[in-house]
This record gives sequence, C-alpha cells and structure tokens, in this order.
Amino acid sequence: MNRKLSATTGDRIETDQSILHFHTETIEVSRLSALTFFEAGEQSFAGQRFFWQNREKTFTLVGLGQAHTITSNAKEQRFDDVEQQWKRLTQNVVNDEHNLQPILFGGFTFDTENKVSGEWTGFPEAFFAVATYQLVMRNDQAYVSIHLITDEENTVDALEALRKERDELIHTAQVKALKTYAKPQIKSSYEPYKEEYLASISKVTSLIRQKEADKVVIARSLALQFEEQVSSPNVLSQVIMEQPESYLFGLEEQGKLFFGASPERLVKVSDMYAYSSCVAGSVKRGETVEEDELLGQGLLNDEKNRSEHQYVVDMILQTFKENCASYEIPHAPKLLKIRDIQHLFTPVEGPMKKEATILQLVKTLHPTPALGGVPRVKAMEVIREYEPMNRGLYAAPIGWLDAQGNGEFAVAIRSALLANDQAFLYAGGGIVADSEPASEYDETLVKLRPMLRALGGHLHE
Ligand SMILES: C=C(O[C@H]1C=CC=C(C(=O)O)[C@@H]1O)C(=O)O
Repeated sequence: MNRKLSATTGDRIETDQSILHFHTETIEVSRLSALTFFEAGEQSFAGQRFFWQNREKTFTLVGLGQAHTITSNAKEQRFDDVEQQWKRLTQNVVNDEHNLQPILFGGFTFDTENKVSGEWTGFPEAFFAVATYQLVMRNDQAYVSIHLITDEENTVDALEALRKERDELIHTAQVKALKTYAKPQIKSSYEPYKEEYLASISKVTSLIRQKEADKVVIARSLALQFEEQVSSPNVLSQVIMEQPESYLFGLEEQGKLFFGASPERLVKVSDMYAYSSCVAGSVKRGETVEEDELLGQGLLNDEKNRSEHQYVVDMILQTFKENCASYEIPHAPKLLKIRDIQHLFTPVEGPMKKEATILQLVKTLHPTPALGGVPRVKAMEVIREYEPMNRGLYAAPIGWLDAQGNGEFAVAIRSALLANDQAFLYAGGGIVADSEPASEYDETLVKLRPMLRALGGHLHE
C-alpha cells in the first residue's frame, strides 16, 4: 500500500518571460526497486531519465520525465547561471512533512573551451532537470513526488493525469521484476587516439620537466560498436551489479546515456557542512590478499603517487580555507580500495561560511588536480592542446541539489557515453615529471575496466 501523505503546493514564480507555477506533491511508498522504477519509464520517458546512488547506498534518486530543464552555455559563469535559475525557480518552495523538496539533477561539462567535435557535439555546458516523477529512497524510506512547472493557471486536470500515471509507474515498479538483460554484444572496438595518447604523455612529461606545469591529467577514450542498440536500464543494471562500492549515475539527454561508477566525491553539502575527498594516485588490486596488501603499501610509500596526491590535497584544502569556518583533514592519505583499483584517499570536511553554497564550491573545486592539473589554467591549456578529444561530462561534476542548498556532486570518472549501438569509454591519469607512457597507458586500461565489463567487454592483457 502506498501512503498518501502530502498535499499539493503551488508556488508562483516570476521569471523574465512568464509566471511559472511550481506544483509539487509527494507520497510515501512501500520500498521498491529504483532500477525497476527507472525501467518502468522505458515507454514514455526514454531519453528523459536520470539515476543516482551515493557510495554509502543511503540515498537513491530516480527521475522520469522533465518537469523543467535548466541549461547554460555561459562558460565559467555556468555554475552561477544554474544557481540563479534554480533559486528563481524554487524561491517559494518549502519542505513538505517528509522533509523533501524538488531536486535538480545534472552535470557540467569538463571544459567549455574545448572545440573538438564528436560524440558530445551539441551538448550544453550545463544540463540539469527537475523530474516529472521523482523517486527518492533515503535509508529505508521511499517517496515519489510529482512536479509540474507550468504557466497555466488551471492545473487540476494536468495534476490528476500525473497522479494516475504516477500510480501506474509505482505499481509496475512494485509488482514487476526487472527484466533479465543479456550483456551487450560487442561487434568491434577501437582506441581512437592511442598513438596520440602515447605521444602526448612523452610531450607532457617533457613540458613538466621544463617547468611549464607541475602536473597534468591526460585522458583517452575507447569506442565500442555493438551488434544492436543497447538500452539504458540494461547498462545501469550491469553497473549496479558490478560496482557496488561507487557512486552510480546515469543521465539521459539528447538520445544518449552518460553513466558511470565513480569512487570520487567532489563535494557533499548537508546543513551547511561540506565534505570533499582527494582521490589521486593509483595502483591495481592484487590477485591475492598478500599481493593486494603489498601493492597498497607500495602506493602509500610511492613518492610519485604521493606527490600527485598532494597537489589535490593542497588545492582542495585551499578551497576549504576560503569557504569554511574551519576544516578537518587527516595527516596522511589512506587507501580507497575498489573492485579494480586502489587509490590514495584523503577526506576533507568543515562547516561552511554563511555565504558559501554547493554550486560555488563545485565551481571553485572543478577541476581539481585529479582531473585537470597544476597550475590549473596552464594544465587546461595543455589538455586542450594534447588531448585530441572532447571530454564532455567525463571528469566533470555530476550530481544533485535541492532548494535548501543540500546536495552532492561526484567527479564523473569511470564513465562512458552510450549512444544507441555505440559507446565511448573514458579514462585518464595524472602525469608528472617521471611518468612513463607505457605504464600510464596500462593504468588507463585498469580504469576502463569497470565500464568495459558492464558493456560486455574485457581486456586482453
Ligand atoms: C582521471 C581519472 O582518475 C583520476 C582519479 C583518481 C586517480 C587518478 C590517478 O591516479 O591518476 C586520476 O587523477 C580516471 O579515472 O579517468
């Protein structure tokens, strides 16, 4: 049984163009499978869905349909632009009795100056959506909200139709089992920029030796061609099964699905308290407990990896010093062990200053030296010059926020773009003075493995 608890609130929003009414209505539902709810939208909402689950698995969010989208092509101002549009839209929205609010989900692209055309062509520099049907699963409770944002005065019929459709979606998600998906069948694969990638590592290390930069993250992609079109619920179900210890995300837009399983938090804000994590420095997992331990200890004591990590710590710490009243950070990194790889990991947290907001933190933190480099501007120039691809949303902030300013963004690594019967997988690594092309290439193979496995492939080693 679903318990219907809350009433409709209709808030009036004055925008430049028109007056929008923001109707939101939430009911508590019996626990259901978030992925089946996502799949229930296959007929009516394919192309307009999103999926998010935090690392701890205490918060899951699914969106079906788009009640409203916020996009921006304002380059460096895109963070402020999204923030202002969202504030305007939610200025009168209040918490309901479940302490729930409409949620905005989406992402920012990595670099607005990148002009390389390809699979990301036409994608906005920021894309966010408020779902028509929003499922939130928090701890052991589940809620479904309807959002209707319209300039129509009379919404009685529209809301009634939405309620009917909502109940059908919930019913499907509660009584139907998720389809059993066969792994996608790969017809062919190719590495579009392998030679360029290897050459760029040599070039970038020599630039670093000449003191042009201290660290630059260089990435590459792997393209897959499938036998037939692959569906979003299919790949999400594979990722969920295989990467239980990461942030899981999927965002449909422009007929494509950007998805991934990232171990890296960019920032989380909860009641004006901020949390971030420095994740940089990597080694593979061992075949045995002993080998794994040895590799982990080796990573903790490796000067090259420690220096790669320290650049990230210094930069994130600087952001916390500027935006928080105080902060806490351990003296040395720990190991973050995920299925295919282990990383150096340092968490940072602190109470935010009054004027700080989640999107301002995202703006300041992106890109950390785990994805861009040091110094930031020079590193971005080097990436633009030597990386012959467009990262799109890869290595960029993806996540959610509510009207109160709570939310969480992950760094969209270990990710891929699914476009009908093709997929593009991305991976990179931090380059410092003594980096070697062959071992950096091997590291990208390890980082590609999670998405490759989810898409039905494996690596020939
Ligand atoms: C750029 C990626 O990873 C970053 C995050 C963690 C560790 C990294 C490293 O050790 O190089 C990278 O900075 C990627 O996975 O594509």
